[in-house]
Amino acid sequence: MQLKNDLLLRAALGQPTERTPVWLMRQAGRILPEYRAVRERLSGFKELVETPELAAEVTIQPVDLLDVDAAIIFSDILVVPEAMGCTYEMIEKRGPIFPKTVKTAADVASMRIADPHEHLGYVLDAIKVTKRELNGRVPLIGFAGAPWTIFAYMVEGSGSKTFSHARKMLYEDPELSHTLLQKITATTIAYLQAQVEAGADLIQIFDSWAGILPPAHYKEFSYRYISEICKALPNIPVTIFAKGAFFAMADFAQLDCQVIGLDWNMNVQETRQIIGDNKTLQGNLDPCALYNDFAGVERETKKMLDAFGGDRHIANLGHGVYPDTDPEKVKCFIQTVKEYSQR
Ligand SMILES: Cc1c2[nH]c(c1CCC(=O)O)Cc1[nH]c(c(CCC(=O)O)c1C)Cc1[nH]c(c(CCC(=O)O)c1C)Cc1[nH]c(c(C)c1CCC(=O)O)C2
Repeated sequence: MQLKNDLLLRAALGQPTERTPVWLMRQAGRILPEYRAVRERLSGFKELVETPELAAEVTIQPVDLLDVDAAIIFSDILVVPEAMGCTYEMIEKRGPIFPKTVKTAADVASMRIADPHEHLGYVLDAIKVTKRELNGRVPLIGFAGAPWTIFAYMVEGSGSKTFSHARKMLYEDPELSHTLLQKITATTIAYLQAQVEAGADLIQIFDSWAGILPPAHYKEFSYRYISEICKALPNIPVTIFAKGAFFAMADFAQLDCQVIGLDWNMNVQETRQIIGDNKTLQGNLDPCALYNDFAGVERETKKMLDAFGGDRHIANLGHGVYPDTDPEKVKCFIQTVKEYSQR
């Protein structure tokens, strides 16, 4: 199926574009009243994630309502640990909890390398339904968590400011840590390849907890597995978004990937220098900039666009949009990118 709007893919591959493409991390979600209406009819978050027709509906909402240049499949990075045998619960207003965590060698041994068709078929079905319903309007982004971020949740058992249990395991038992990371990596590679077969047009890897590791640990326990994943996806554009990993950018320049995501702490010019001209950069407006009045949103968005300078840029926030953001401000951000970046 020929895409009617392929700006995202051309920008990812470094081909010329008429303007800068724009989408938002977490665009499908609580900022939209239409999302909350679907969600309220259901038993919870998981029912939405696990019902392909509903997941497709909320995936497409931001395309209809916000006019973004890409859809991202509505799911969660935590479906991967669940497929491996570590189930999660999503607690309203608190976040994810894992009733059973991974602590011992026996726990690690009990985790399976999941077959995506057997254990994550609902995501693959959601991708197929979404592709059919999008009918080529915009590309569909597939995603997964980076192995380190998934490891952090499996060992910690919930979100955390420090993930100190997970980080402790890297010091106490590096070998066992690698065994678990290898299983997560194998599952993730098969899962992402299956997403591509199901119709995903670009893949994004979220390393949300990159920034809490010391650089040497990051290289040993996160970067090498991200690098393996990139090598396993040779025929599709890949974006690596590693929050807080400014110290790893020289390594990221060497990855077999097309796009690097920047959070709002990162200096755009410095990062461009380190990454070089062979990759596209994505980001990086502070999500809090959308709490400005409309004139402020426009001003901050233009400043951000000026910093990237147009070429090889995909406009986005520096992390997911905050749930209490006014959707009209999100639209203002999107329209400003579209008008101001016209070439
Ligand atoms: C760390 C992480 C998670 N999930 C994800 C990450 C990586 C990105 C990041 O760093 O933010 C990824 C994710 N989660 C969700 C998406 C949907 C697609 C999109 O970007 O629009 C994506 C890409 C839906 C979701 N995932 C979650 C929601 C909110 C739950 C709800 O709607 O009831 C949504 C829309 C829940 C979730 N899921 C997770 C947490 C910590 C939470 C609770 C915090 C929160 O509520 O925002 C884990």
